[in-house]
Amino acid sequence: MKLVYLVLDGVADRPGDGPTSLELSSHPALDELAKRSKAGLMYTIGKGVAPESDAAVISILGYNPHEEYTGRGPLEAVGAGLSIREGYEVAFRANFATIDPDTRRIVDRRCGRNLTSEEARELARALDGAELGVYNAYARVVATVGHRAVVVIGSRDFRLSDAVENTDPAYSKQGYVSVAKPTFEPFVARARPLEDTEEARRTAELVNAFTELSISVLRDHSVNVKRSKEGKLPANAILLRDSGGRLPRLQPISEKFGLSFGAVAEMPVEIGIARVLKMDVEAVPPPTGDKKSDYRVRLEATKKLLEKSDAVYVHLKGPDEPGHDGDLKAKVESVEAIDAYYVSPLLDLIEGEDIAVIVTADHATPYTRKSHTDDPVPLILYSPNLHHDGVERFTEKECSKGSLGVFQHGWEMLPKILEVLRGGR
Ligand SMILES: O=C(O)[C@@H](CO)OP(=O)(O)O
Repeated sequence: MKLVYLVLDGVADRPGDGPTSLELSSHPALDELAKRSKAGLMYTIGKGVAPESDAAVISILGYNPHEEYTGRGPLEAVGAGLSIREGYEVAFRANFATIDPDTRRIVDRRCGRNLTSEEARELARALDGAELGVYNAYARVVATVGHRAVVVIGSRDFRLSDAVENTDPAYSKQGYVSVAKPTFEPFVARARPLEDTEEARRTAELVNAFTELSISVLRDHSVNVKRSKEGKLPANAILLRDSGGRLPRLQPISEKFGLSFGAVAEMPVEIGIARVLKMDVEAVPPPTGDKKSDYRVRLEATKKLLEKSDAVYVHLKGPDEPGHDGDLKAKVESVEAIDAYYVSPLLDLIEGEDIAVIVTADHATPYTRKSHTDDPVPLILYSPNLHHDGVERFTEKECSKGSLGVFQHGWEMLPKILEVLRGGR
C-alpha cells in the first residue's frame, strides 16, 4: 500500500460564522473522494491553540510539538538553505511590512501582499551582513517568498538565546509554539527577554538594534521609492517572530512509522520540516498566478515520489492566503482550483491502485477571522481496502459525522490512521 497525505493549508473555516469556503465551493473530486472515505475532525495541536503552520504540520505528521520543538525560525532558515551556529545565532521568521516610521504603527504586516520576491531580495541584500554595532554582532537576511524572509542574528564572540519575544505583534510565543492572536495592537513591538539571562537580554538588545537599522535602511530604498510612486505600500520595516537557536532533534519519520516518506513542498517552512524529518523532498516553485500549471507541477512531483516512497506528504498553500485576507471569493476559487487541477487528476492516478489518500488541513484560517484559529479541521481517509462512512461532501460539517470521530491532538492522527490502514477495516 502507498499513501498520499494531502494538506490544504488553512482550508477550514468556522461553521458557526456562516457558510464555509468548503460549503460554498464546487469541488466534485474532493466530494467523490469523501464519499469513498472514512471521515472525522481534528484539532491540529489542541483545543485553544490557534497554531502557525510550522508546529501544526509537525503535529499532524505525528510529533508532539510541546515535547521537542525549537520554533519556526530555524525551520524557515533550513528551508531557505541557511544553517545556524548553535549558541551564537538565533533564527527568526521575518515579514517585510509597512509601518509609519515615526510612530511605529503597522499599516500592513504584509505590505499589501504585492511585494514581489525579486523586490524582497533586493531589500534583503541592503541589510544582509549588516553589523549591529554591539557584541560583535551581525544580521543575515534572506528573502524567501513574497513578503516572507528569514533573519539570523548572530554574534562572533557572545552567546545568544532564543528566549526573546516577537516584534511582530500578530503572534505570541508560547514556549516554541507560536499562537495567532485574534486581535492585536498594530505597533512594532520591542523585543523583551523571556528569561532572566545575559544571553536573552543581549539577544533582545540585538533584535531591537536590527529593527531600528532595518527601518532606517529601508526608508528611502529605491525599491520603496518606486513602490510609493506606483501607489503601492513601501516595505519599510521587518517584523520578527518565532525565534529558535537550533533545529529540533526529531526522529526521522521513516524510522518512526516504518514507511519511507517523500514531500512535495512549496514554502520554505514546509521544505524545512521535510528536511528535518529526513523526507525525500521535491521542492516545487512557489505558487504563481497560473494555477493549472502550478498544480500540474505538484502532481508530477507527487507521481515521481510515489514511485520511490511509501508515503508522500503534499502541502498546498492555496487557501491560507485568501483566508488571511478575508477574501471569501478567492478562498472559494482556490479550493476549486485545487479540486480541478490537483485532486481530480489524482483520482485518475489512484484508480485501481492500492493507494490510500488522506486529505486534511494544518489549521483553520477562517475568512471571517483573517487569522489562524483553533477550530478543528476536516479529515478524510480513503483506501480501496476500507469501508467508507458515506459522508456526502468534504466539508467541516459532513466530516463531523464520520467514524474517525474528533482527534483532540493532531499528533494522534497518523499513528491511528496507519493502524486502521494496516488493519484494513
Ligand atoms: O506565511 C504566511 O503565509 C502566514 C502564515 O500562514 O504568515 P503571515 O501571517 O505573517 O503572512
